[in-house]
Amino acid sequence: MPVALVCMSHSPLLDFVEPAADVRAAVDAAFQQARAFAADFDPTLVVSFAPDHYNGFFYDLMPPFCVGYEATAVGDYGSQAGPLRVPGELAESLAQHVLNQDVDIAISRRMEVDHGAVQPLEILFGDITARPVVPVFVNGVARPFAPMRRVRRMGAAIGKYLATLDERVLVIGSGGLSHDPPVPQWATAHDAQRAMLLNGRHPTDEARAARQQRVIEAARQFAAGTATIRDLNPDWDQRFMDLCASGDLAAADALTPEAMAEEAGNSAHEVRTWVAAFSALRAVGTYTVDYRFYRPIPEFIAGFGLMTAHIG
Ligand SMILES: O=C(O)/C=C/c1cccc(O)c1O
Ligand SMILES: [Fe+2]
Repeated sequence: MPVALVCMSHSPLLDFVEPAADVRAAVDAAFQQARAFAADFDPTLVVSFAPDHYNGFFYDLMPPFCVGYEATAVGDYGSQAGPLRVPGELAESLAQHVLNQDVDIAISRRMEVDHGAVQPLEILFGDITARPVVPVFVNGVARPFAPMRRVRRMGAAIGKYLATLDERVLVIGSGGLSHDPPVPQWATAHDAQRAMLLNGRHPTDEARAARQQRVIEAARQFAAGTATIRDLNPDWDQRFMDLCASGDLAAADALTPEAMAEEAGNSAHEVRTWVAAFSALRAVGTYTVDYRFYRPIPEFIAGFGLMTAHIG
């Protein structure tokens, strides 16, 4: 029944583009805080709300939310590859409970996850198989996006289910905050990009390397001030983290996809994972934020935030 939360930005650029030494030290210290929080809480179960970046979910079938009954990490950007340790029966029960609460959610018996789901697990636990994990995909990259109120309801439905379990559950929200990495958008993609967005599963090593190199190059240019991607928005990020800390998650309903993209970039939609995770925690009880970190880090193309919270 105890439930705690870690929400954190992710960036596949962590090991590829080096920020100033003080920024790196601050990020490492934040990771250490989160690691200690997770170790102290010692979860028996992790529920991971994470987006995907056209590695596991494509436009041939793009659900707003999906529970993985089994899941494998693809190993993009050098992240750990291989199967997650998913408690299949519990994942099935979770999905049924969510549906029973009139919230639609897809399921996958062969989910593939990328750095979005894997990076927090590696940072918190050192290995993606260290703890049993139920992965919950929350679309934060591919339009159309579920309204925030539905993200909230989905998170709350999962939280209500978690409250019935005899487990110590850590909910993770991975992604955001303001950022606009060069992930193609369907509306502006050329033919080859559209083919990838439609069904780009299992690219060749060369294709994956080329895609990643483009993003790494964009990060270097962004840090140098020569990239054309949208700026980070620290004010927007701090306001969003204030909202999460307040417990008034219904305030997130005012965040429309159009305004989010305009103010915080095309990948700010990933904060849906935070809204889901905080809503799950709120459904269990009132919560207190223990730790909060934020830095805008162009080298990582990320408004980089991290929060931990516990019930009470
Ligand atoms: O999938 C990619 O190629 C890039 C993803 C990315 C880049 C920068 C920050 C992030 O949070 C990302 O997910
Ligand atoms: Fe991302």
